[in-house]
Amino acid sequence: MLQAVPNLGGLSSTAVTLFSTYTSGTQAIYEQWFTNGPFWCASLAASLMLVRSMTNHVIPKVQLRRYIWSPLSSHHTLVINEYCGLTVNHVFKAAEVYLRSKISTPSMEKDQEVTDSFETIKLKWRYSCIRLSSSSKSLDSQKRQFELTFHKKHKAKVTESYLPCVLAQAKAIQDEEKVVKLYTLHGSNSSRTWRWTNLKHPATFETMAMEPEQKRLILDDLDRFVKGEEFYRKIGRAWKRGYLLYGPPGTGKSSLIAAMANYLKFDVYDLELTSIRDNSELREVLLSMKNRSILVIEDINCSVDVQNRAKKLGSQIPYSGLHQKQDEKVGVMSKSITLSGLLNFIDGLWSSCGDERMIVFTTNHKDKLDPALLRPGRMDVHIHLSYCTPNGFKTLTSNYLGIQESNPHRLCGQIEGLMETTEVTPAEVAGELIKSDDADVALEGVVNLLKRKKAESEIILIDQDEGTKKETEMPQTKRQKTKDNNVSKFFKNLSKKVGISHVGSRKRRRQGWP
Ligand SMILES: Nc1ncnc2c1ncn2[C@@H]1O[C@H](COP(=O)(O)OP(=O)(O)OP(=O)(O)O)[C@@H](O)[C@H]1O
Repeated sequence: MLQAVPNLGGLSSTAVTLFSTYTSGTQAIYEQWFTNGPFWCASLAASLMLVRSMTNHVIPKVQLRRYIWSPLSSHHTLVINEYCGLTVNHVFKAAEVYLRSKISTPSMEKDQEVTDSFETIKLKWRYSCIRLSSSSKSLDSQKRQFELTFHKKHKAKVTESYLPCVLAQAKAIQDEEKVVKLYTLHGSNSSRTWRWTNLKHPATFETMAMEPEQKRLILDDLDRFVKGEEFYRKIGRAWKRGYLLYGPPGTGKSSLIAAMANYLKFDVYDLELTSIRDNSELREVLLSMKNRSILVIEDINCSVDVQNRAKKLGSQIPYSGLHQKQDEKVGVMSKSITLSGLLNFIDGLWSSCGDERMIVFTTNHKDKLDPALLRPGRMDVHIHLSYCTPNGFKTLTSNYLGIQESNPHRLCGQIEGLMETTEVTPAEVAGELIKSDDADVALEGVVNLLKRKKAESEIILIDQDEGTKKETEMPQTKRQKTKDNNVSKFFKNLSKKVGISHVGSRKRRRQGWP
């Protein structure tokens, strides 16, 4: 039995006929529904014409007679056609999905009936498929429709409550069944198109190694956003939300985007800004995106010159708004996408095209971004993804080894203790955990990793004696940032002393450094 759902929007659609209704008995009525709920629009003359047209084309005469001319019938029937003119009728589509969940076959057979109930109301659905031209066998020559019959005293309830519930239920079913897609840009210059593949990233909020409170805040924000159509309309803002994910490499920025997409069932558009010619191409590409989607621009400070202008001016580098810079990551010349072009797309006039859109930027260096990009209203939510915490570790051991918090492994306490004082990314921990199914072996690997990292940081303590005394009094996040700098300063200093160039930690280890 279908239950009433509170706060459902009306049967909004573009201005097209969604369904027609007629009552049994001599007083046949033909009604049409338009945008923003029921809107009775057919004049008597138009009604008669439409009834005649129905008589001729839509409903077989026998059935029509039965519905319309039987004077004793107390029932009312809605006819929901597949098309309203040339447009697909979304009530028909919703009914199709909804009824599929009520039958055992993949779709309804011709003339099949399904009974349903809503509160105390009994309803009967019937699917009919009428061939318009006997000579043609193509699908286009068929007129498909649903007929929904119920007692006429329930007409208001059915149209105002039951059908919105059918729509909501169909949307929930479609969301459940939806496979999230990953779009990337293909083609060159004038023929840029988005091509998609299924996004099979398994990340979910359950598998993310994050503080539970941080997860809860993000989920609450996403829930508020998807339910916020009315709210955004009321406050006169485009229904979109900007997220900035920042933190060191391997802390889960990309995984969080996948988890968000899987949670919302939003498609992901992965935009490589360096492949876009200029601001106008950027606009075109963005306008061709669909609603209910997440636009992702990863490593924003590698893709476009969005570095802090104040800092640049301070360093005597002129900021012209038009930049050609060597892209360090992909080794190509970044074209003339400007900061103002990017800001325009985030909150300029045309950014309000489309609904339910999210924009996610990621960066490893938030401090290098121009403050204009960080201003509230542009990036609404800033999420710091940081090193692995004991809570994050618990999630990872549960994911990889099935170890539950209630029954921890003997090494868990030691690892969590080391994590309090040692910086290790969730990716590094995951890298150890995936090496073996044997919890003893995998967790020994994590212990060794942490000890190695701790040893590295102790070398820094000796080298940066003055600085580290101050660091110990800093909160964790500040300490992490400062330490990143200290690591590189230390290795730069050391390199000078021993005559080697500055290298990354993996390379350092290969060269025999701790
Ligand atoms: N917070 C996390 N929770 C669960 N797994 C994580 C997390 N962070 C990293 N991982 C693991 O490490 C791998 C790499 O992480 P991911 O690519 O999401 O990091 P990133 O921050 O986007 O890195 P980069 O800045 O280099 O792009 C993931 O596939 C996942 O297995």
